[in-house]
Amino acid sequence: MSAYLLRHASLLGETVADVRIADGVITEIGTDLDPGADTVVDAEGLIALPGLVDLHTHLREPGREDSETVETGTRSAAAGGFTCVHAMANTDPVADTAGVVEQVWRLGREHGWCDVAPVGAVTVGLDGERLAELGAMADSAAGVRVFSDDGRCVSDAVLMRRALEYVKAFDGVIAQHAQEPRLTEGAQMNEGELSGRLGLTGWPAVAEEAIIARDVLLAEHVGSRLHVCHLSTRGSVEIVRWAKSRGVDVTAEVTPHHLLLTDALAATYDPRYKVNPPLRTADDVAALREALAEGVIDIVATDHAPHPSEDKECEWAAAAFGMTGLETALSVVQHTMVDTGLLDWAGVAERMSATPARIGRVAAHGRPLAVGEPANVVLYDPAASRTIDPRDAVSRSRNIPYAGLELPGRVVATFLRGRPTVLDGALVQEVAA
Ligand SMILES: NC(=O)N[C@@H](CC(=O)O)C(=O)O
Ligand SMILES: [Zn+2]
Ligand SMILES: [Zn+2]
Repeated sequence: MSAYLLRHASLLGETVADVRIADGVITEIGTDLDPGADTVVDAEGLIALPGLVDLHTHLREPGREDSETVETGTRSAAAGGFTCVHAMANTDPVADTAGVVEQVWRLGREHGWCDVAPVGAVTVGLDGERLAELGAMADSAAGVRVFSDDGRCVSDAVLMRRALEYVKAFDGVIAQHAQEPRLTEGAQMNEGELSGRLGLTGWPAVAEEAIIARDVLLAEHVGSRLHVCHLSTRGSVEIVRWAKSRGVDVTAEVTPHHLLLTDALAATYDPRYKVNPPLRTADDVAALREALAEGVIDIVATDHAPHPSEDKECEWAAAAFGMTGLETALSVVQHTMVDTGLLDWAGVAERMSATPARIGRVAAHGRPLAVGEPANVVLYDPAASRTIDPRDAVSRSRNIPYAGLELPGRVVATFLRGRPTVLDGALVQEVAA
């Protein structure tokens, strides 16, 4: 394996140094290092961050390879600076057995442009009726630690309680898609004045908040670890803040799109803006940004949800929920959090690498940029900018909500255990091992 010298990189946007990468690890950090035979990467003006970790990616394999595969989804992830993604369980078949999670894990090992940590379903077939074989998935080669019925809510309180209790034995976490099903029947967008005007059935904030309130109380009652997926309202922030103040072991994520976009976009009736949970109000967006800066919301997770054009290029009510996000996550976070002064790059590294790695228990990721650590590193140019064109997508799907928007930043290089997956801003073709 070749060795690399990243010259004049700005580590977490703080100190400028040279970083030597060899044999999969960071071997040296210093000034004016001798390149010797190493490949020199000019990192002048670039920020070096630990490889990003996504706790919430839909890779769609097995079953929906027309929208994404482990190979195309992880390629998209590498292009976005990620070195590890958690693959959600709502595949076909559902990842609810040791066999399916091992299949996804193996696909990641064989075709992954980044590490793939499979998420296991909480209930059989995501049907919300019987607990899946959580222990068998944890004990499998995939070593599952995150369990989620994402796409659906574990709405039965008894099942949720049992799941929370059960995963304690192997240090697991339940990642809840908080959506009270009865309150959201037929829901199409955020419930508010605009949904009434557009004639689309509303998805009220309370449908999310009621489940989060219930779940933090359950997690407290049984002393378990809870993670809240794609938090989207000011009220949800207040509930998580309250739970944390009581010492409940709860973490929460926000997506890039909920940090940037609002429900006003539904007025276009363009299904690119249809997502679950729905885009909310400008006031919610402000609350989410503040909560992420404060640490009430722990992490950014993409909820990358690729869909083929036939499921998106149709009328709003018939379209699938979801948008892609891996390739633009860091740019949207720069735009909404860094350029606004809410967060520095060290804060970004914590929220997009160290903390998601800790929640998902992926030990080789989210490590500090330090000698002896695995060389999972991204080099990012914050001064670059680009106009988003869905035709440039690395993902197999093009349901990106930022078409035509100018976003800052560019991933210049991504290293996965010392091997570049991206160099000079382009994917390294022969990388997938
Ligand atoms: N976010 C979405 O709108 N869609 C996700 C499911 C989910 O994350 O709930 C999907 O699988 O397409
Ligand atoms: Zn979800
Ligand atoms: Zn999701």
